Amino acid sequence: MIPAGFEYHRPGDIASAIGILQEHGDEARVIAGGHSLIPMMKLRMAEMGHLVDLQAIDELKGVEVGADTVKLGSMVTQHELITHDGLATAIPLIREAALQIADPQVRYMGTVGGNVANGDPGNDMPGLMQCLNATFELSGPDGNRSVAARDFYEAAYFTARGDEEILTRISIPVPGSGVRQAYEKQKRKIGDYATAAAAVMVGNGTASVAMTNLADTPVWSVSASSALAGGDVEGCVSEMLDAIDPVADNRGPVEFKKHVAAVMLRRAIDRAQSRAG
Ligand SMILES: Cc1cc2nc3c(=O)[nH]c(=O)nc-3n(C[C@H](O)[C@H](O)[C@H](O)COP(=O)(O)OP(=O)(O)OC[C@H]3O[C@@H](n4cnc5c(N)ncnc54)[C@H](O)[C@@H]3O)c2cc1C
Repeated sequence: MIPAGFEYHRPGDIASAIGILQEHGDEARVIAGGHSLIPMMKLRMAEMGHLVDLQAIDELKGVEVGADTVKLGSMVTQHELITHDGLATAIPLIREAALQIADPQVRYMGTVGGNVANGDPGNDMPGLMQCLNATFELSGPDGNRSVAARDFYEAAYFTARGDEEILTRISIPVPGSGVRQAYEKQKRKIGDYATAAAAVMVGNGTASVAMTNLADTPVWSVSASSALAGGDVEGCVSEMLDAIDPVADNRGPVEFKKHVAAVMLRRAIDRAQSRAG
């Protein structure tokens, strides 16, 4: 459980961090909160010669709550997502989902950027960001670009981010005032990753539904979302069950996971709809 040796870099701005990634290529990786990467390094499932720590880069920090858009710096911690009052008012779903991640110790260090950039299908934030129709802002040697969260995930641990790009910011449209939200997660024990989790927004004739840890990427389903927008809850559940593709593992066999997925989705829809709009 001791990682292989590496050289540690602590740049003070985004341009310098990208420069180090360019210089060392495959040998370099950025580190944010370290709560996914360090365990992988200790297990020798990830090994790199250069770690580029993003902690000293102020440009990557801060929560901005505007009338129409929320912007989260990639280095915002899960703890900050929970304790930021303006954010909790603008998009309560983010706080609700962040409270379901791991435990307070992990949440003090784990960042929103690390959670979405990692491409781990078990992470809660990717599905959440797809439900919210977030956009990921990336900076790399060729400049800046934006990728929709719904287009970002390609396979487990594979995303649209290039090796020399850094996720800098996440932009999220503020849902309309009549849009109600809920996050439901089933896990084996406190602090665990999801067996199945559902993020739901519904109201004003619109809906958006995404699920976590039921395929090798998060699953946002346009047909499940359309069914719910039209008031057809069972149609939404049925469309989502067609969209997910769980595999049997130590969280249970496929049929059990599909059952839990349907229960989580119905619960999230019920809870969202029962909230004042
Ligand atoms: C015991 C335990 C339980 C956990 N349970 C959950 C859970 O229930 N739900 C959940 O969602 N997560 C869970 N996690 C994971 C935790 O939330 C991680 O902190 C998070 O997923 C990764 O964030 P990080 O800042 O620690 O990223 P790091 O570990 O530093 O990095 C993760 C990966 O993302 C890359 N990366 C990080 N930041 C950037 C960036 N800005 N640009 C480009 N690439 C970047 C890194 O190179 C690395 O490959 C758990 C972790 C532990 C240790």
